[in-house]
Amino acid sequence: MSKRIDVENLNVYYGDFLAVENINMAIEPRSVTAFIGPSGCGKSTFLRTLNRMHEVLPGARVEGKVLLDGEDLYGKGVDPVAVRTHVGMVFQRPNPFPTMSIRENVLAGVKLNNKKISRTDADDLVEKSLRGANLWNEVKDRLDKPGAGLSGGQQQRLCIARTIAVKPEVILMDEPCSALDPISTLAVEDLINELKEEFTVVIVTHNMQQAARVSDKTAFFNIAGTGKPGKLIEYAPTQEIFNNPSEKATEDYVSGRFG
Ligand SMILES: Nc1ncnc2c1ncn2[C@@H]1O[C@H](COP(=O)(O)OP(=O)(O)OP(=O)(O)O)[C@@H](O)[C@H]1O
Repeated sequence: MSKRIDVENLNVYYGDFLAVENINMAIEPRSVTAFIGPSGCGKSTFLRTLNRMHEVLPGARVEGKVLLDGEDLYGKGVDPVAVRTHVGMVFQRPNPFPTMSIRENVLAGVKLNNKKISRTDADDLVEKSLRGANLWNEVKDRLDKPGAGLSGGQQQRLCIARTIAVKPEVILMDEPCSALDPISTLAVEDLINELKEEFTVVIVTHNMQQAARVSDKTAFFNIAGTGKPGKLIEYAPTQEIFNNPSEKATEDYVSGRFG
């Protein structure tokens, strides 16, 4: 089930360094939102606050709220591990467990959460997750072979299957195609389009065409200079950001004049 995200007055720190300042943003369920902006403006940092991955670094902390269907992920007594089952994450480099089989890779997250599951239910879940990740037909005859034996694009879709298997409501993707060739990139982009029927998807990308192809809304972030915090400059429907942005900095960035 897809959920909405409301970010309120969020500041994100590494120790004393304010990396991202005062973000307010509403992300609709069943949509794809792209984060774009020059290097160092805090896209990945902000993304990682949406499933409490930021705070795993010593000294890293946030101020403000991130509400998932109205419930604050940073509220008192909220378990960050539980948060990460609701808000899954796919990383830049495909990172399947290399010695595990394809099947075991899909089930890895479910097992980490200590969920007991029968063989039949596991088989169903493996098939459903791999179908959901557009990978089933390519791997159905070699489920017991190692995940490391797949191509980069297949590995990334395997990681997406692993994320889907724990039935999250939100999927965060940090430059999920940056290590992939153009054909695999298209396969993952097609998949992102399908994922939004069931999940809220947020993707960080350096590739403007990709943001334009896959997202419904785009958030442009910027920094005033080194050591300054990243800020959200403009957040609007993707068409508007690319064709008719309100801010000059957005226009300069999307037209390739800086960044
Ligand atoms: N582990 C860390 N410790 C301290 N500062 C960090 C850490 N990670 C990132 N930063 C700083 O936080 C700021 C934002 O970095 P972040 O990686 O979120 O930007 P980004 O927009 O995702 O960049 P890129 O597009 O290059 O990936 C930068 O100034 C960066 O140097």
